[in-house]
Amino acid sequence: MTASKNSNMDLPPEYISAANDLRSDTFTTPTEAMIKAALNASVGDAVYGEDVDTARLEQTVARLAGKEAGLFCVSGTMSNQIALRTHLYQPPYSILCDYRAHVYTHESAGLAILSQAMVVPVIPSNGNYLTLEDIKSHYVPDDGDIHGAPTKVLSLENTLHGIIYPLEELVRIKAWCMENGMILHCDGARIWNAVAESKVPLKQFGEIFDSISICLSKSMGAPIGSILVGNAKFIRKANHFRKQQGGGIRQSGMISRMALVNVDSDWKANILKSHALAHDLAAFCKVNDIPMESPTDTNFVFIDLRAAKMNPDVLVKKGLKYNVKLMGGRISFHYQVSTESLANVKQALLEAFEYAQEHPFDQNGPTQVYRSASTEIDVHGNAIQDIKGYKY
Ligand SMILES: Cc1ncc(COP(=O)(O)O)c(C=O)c1O
Ligand SMILES: C[C@H](O)[C@H](N)C(=O)O
Repeated sequence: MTASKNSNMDLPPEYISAANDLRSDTFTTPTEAMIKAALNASVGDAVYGEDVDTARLEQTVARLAGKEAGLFCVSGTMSNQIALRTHLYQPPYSILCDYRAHVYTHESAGLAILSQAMVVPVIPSNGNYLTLEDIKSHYVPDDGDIHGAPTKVLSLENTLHGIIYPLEELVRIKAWCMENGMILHCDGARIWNAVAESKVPLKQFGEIFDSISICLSKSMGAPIGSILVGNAKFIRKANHFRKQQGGGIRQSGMISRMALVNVDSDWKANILKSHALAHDLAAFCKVNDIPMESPTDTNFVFIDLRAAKMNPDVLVKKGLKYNVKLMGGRISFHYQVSTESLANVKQALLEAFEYAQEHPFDQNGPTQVYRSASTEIDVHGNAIQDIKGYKY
């Protein structure tokens, strides 16, 4: 009996399939093709740059983005944080981003701790994405005023909340950055989605941004990681910060080979399938007057829980009733979600919305777009929080 079979452990239930997991596109599971590919992966030590498949993955993604070099990071968080740290030199300085940006809201204060940076979080005046006017009216100029922390980097997200950043706006922002010596970073956790839907080549976004963090573990379906792309000098220094942060990966050939399976495939078709499901759900919401927070450009439907007076825990429990996993108002689609799950989430959403009509819920705390599974369903998949008087 191996230790792992020891019965007195508190192990999570086996995770079988992401077909009904609409909590996030991070739940995609490795395919059989990926696992088979891993069996034939190179086995060099990537810290010394000696692993063929890791180098192949880095150079493949860098080339797609039109950048000189790429760096395989274990996560999008690491990729973003070492990118921003690499762009920054002499504090005091600040990074300007959307107030919803993952680098600001969901990377455990990395900007404050690793980069010692002030953040200038900005609410987009159009409600969807920052315009050049939003940026110009909030950035901190480096004009010698010793009260401020001059803004050195703009960190934009594409997509953010599933919204595609309009290329023409990025072009305007880029021109202003060039005139004002400002660096542009892109959190491209879902840039594959933006490329597939907008048909703007990744290389064109690469011409706008000095660096892009490109996630492999979301809509691209890889089990692990992100590729940070940029010029060779920047990537060399980012590699230094990656090592410092404990991100040096030894024999990463296996996970690189797994990622290459989808990167080398018709990934756009896969991604557009997931977008079609999201667009279908958005149309369903419109027909049933279920309010949404933002346009459904790509793979996310954001239910406006406040406007709907919907208790997120009721929505999660309705999801369990109809065998779909949810974690709040963001409903995520990825290429492994089944059409049956689309039908089921419509049922769950409709019942939660009807329940809210009779039992309006006032969200008096912050709206948590993402909530870790532990806050609503336990390791055995049962909803933790009972809601007074709530019956299935
Ligand atoms: C927009 C965005 N950026 C970055 C990340 C960080 O990626 P990871 O979870 O791999 O650290 C995420 C989360 O998946 C994300 O949603
Ligand atoms: C928020 C969480 O870190 C992950 N980025 C997600 O989108 O689910």
